[in-house]
Amino acid sequence: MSRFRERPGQAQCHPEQSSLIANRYIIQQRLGKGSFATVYLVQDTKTVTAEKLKVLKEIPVGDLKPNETVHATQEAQLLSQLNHPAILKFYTSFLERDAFCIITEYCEDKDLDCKLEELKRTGQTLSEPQVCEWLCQLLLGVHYIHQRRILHRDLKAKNIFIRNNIVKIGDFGVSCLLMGSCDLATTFTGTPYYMSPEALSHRGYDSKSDIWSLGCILYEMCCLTHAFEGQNFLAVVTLIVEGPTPSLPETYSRQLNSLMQSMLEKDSSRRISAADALRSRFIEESLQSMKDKFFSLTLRDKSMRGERDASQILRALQKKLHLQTLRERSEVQKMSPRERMRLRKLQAADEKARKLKQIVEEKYQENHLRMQEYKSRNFQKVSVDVLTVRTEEAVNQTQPIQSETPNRSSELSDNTSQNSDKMCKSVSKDHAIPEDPQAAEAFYSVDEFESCSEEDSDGEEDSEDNLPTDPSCQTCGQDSDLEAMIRHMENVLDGELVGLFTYTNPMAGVRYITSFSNSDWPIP
Ligand SMILES: Nc1ncnc2c1ncn2[C@@H]1O[C@H](COP(=O)(O)OP(=O)(O)OP(=O)(O)O)[C@@H](O)[C@H]1O
Repeated sequence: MSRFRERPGQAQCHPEQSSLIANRYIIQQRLGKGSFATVYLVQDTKTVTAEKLKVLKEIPVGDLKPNETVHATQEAQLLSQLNHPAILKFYTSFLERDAFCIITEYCEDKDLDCKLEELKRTGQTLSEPQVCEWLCQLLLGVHYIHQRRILHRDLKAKNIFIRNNIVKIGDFGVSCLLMGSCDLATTFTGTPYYMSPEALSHRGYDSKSDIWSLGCILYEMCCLTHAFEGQNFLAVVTLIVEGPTPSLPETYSRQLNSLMQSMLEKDSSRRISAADALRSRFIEESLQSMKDKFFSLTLRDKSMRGERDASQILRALQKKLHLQTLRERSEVQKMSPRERMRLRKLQAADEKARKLKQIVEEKYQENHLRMQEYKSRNFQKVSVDVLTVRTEEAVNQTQPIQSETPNRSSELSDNTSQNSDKMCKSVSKDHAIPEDPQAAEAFYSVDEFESCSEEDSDGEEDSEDNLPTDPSCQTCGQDSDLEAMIRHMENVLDGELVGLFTYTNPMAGVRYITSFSNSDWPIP
């Protein structure tokens, strides 16, 4: 029976049972139940990344011995070191309420089995480019684990998850972790549809057995039925071990068909490996077109992100400006009515002085231009002496203009004196300001500086609260998947697969996740 319950209001659960799991996860809803585990969508309350929604797999430990539990935890930690866009991210594992819990990435688009079922129901099929895209991703993922000498052992459509059209291999050896071993008896509790002839005939399981399963998945993506279908378990097993290799319908290319058949080669030593499949001309071409597509997607994404960033910066600036204004206003509000009035008068005087200064500057420029114009008009006509006289005349002629400045100055001084008069009057009025704040506010209620009033700031505070938040930034995780996938494709296209044959264990010193027959692994 399940030990965890969904959040109240989201399902039929008891409020007292909804609590924080491992001090950080809140159950949102139950996603389903498989043969080993109950799966929940959880909210991670402690993550600092945008990935708030995760999946919790709850597996009852039953009568696992304590050392077996430790073993499972260690191996789960090993899985958490895998980092590939085509592999479901395994975050952590822990024991809680007698259950072994695994936290993984959440794939909104569910699993491949669901997807194929839906296509079948609606009478649709997958196009060859789509099949090739997913096949390439799966090959990259399988190659990645095989390079690290990790076997999946349970590749099937139900264990392939889809997120933003990227397929992710999940449920890594979970059953093996929990069972302590992955013997044939364990395997027989599951489905035989994807099992290789060598596994079914007790000849061991190696990396090529994973490739067989992948061949079955490829067939299923194209035909929406199992590659080896039978009335009962035995009929399926017989077909796998002795039956003919299936073919794809003619709607799919000859190259795709022959690749699938080389994956479903009954003799595992003649079966293609992930590295060889990735090196084939057909997959190389698919990788290239997928890389181009992903590249333009990331570019588009980047430009969209650029626009989003720009609007975020703009909003932040507006917010800052608004806060600054509010702060200044609150300073003003802290002032006594008299101080406030003085500030207003000073601001008014400043503004007036600024305007007058501008007028003086304009007049000066005007004068200067006239002077220059006059000089250039007369310079060539007169002798040096006359020029002197003329210049004097000119100076005289310009005097009215020049005298405008003094006039303006006098106007300025008039203005200033008027201003200071006003100021004096204001100051005298100052003396009449009531000391009682309320009375003082009434005294200045028809003031020309009403824009500083509290009502205004209240209004703006509202608008600040209403600043829209940008939910799109929560989807940033997707871009890194595409970028990581491009990197992995580039590695393959740049011929870096050669490393597999001169293989050095990249996880040297780390225990292998499952035992494997060494026939498929080159000895360093
Ligand atoms: N990471 C995930 N993201 C989204 N849905 C998931 C995730 N993991 C599991 N699920 C969903 O939870 C349900 C149960 O999954 P689970 O893997 O336990 O069982 P199964 O694959 O259906 O069966 P089996 O245990 O036989 O493999 C499935 O519907 C699956 O699609």
